[in-house]
Amino acid sequence: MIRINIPMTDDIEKYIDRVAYRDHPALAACRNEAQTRGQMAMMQVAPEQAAFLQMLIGLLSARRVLEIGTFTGYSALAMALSLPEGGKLITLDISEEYVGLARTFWQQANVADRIEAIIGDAAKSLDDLIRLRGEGSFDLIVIDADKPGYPAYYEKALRLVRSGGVIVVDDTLIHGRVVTGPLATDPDYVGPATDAVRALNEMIHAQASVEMVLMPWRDGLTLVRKL
Ligand SMILES: C[S@@+](CC[C@H](N)C(=O)[O-])C[C@H]1O[C@@H](n2cnc3c(N)ncnc32)[C@H](O)[C@@H]1O
Repeated sequence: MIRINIPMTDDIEKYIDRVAYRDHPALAACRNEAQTRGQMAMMQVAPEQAAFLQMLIGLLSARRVLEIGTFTGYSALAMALSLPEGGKLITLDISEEYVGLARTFWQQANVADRIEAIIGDAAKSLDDLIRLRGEGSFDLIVIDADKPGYPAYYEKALRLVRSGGVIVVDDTLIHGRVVTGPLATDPDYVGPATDAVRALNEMIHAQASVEMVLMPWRDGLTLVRKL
């Protein structure tokens, strides 16, 4: 098969940064802070993916958004900026430290009142949400946390999202490891992460109750629409 493969260069990256999305000072500040953490900056979704999440909120007329994996609050901030009046975003993370930092950016952008952060293991927080809020209570759910948890997070998210609502799953290619398997040079956590994401990709692909597409965008972004 003939494919168009554009190798990503610094110049193309700069071009994307100039014309692919519209920035916000608080989003830029949040990205800059993550850069001071070296490799951990990779945990944030890419700026144009954040813009895509913002567009999804508009397309779905989403008012109730759930995120699994806050880190320093970048994707949560982007989505909160796009929520309509009265809209709410709940974000789940296990780290009190990250969420504390995230709050400073949410406050800077005046959206802290639209965001509720729940600290704890996401599997338990999701069970609590199913019990307290009920099934079908979110328009949009973004999964971007520890990869071994993905299959369980997805199953719970599928209960929490409404019919016609969307689940976004980030990092569904694991740098191509879903095909090659972990390399000898990879750290230990890559093996379980790869197994979990592969299992989830197969599960979603086989599921007749959803419409799905895995977009080979950055590290892979899967969109699932509950029918
Ligand atoms: C990839 S980062 C999230 C990035 C964020 N969505 C963004 O774009 O800025 C993953 C987050 O998942 C959190 N995490 C890891 N294990 C978790 C667990 N068991 N429950 C909840 N959060 C967890 C980590 O603390 C980390 O902040």
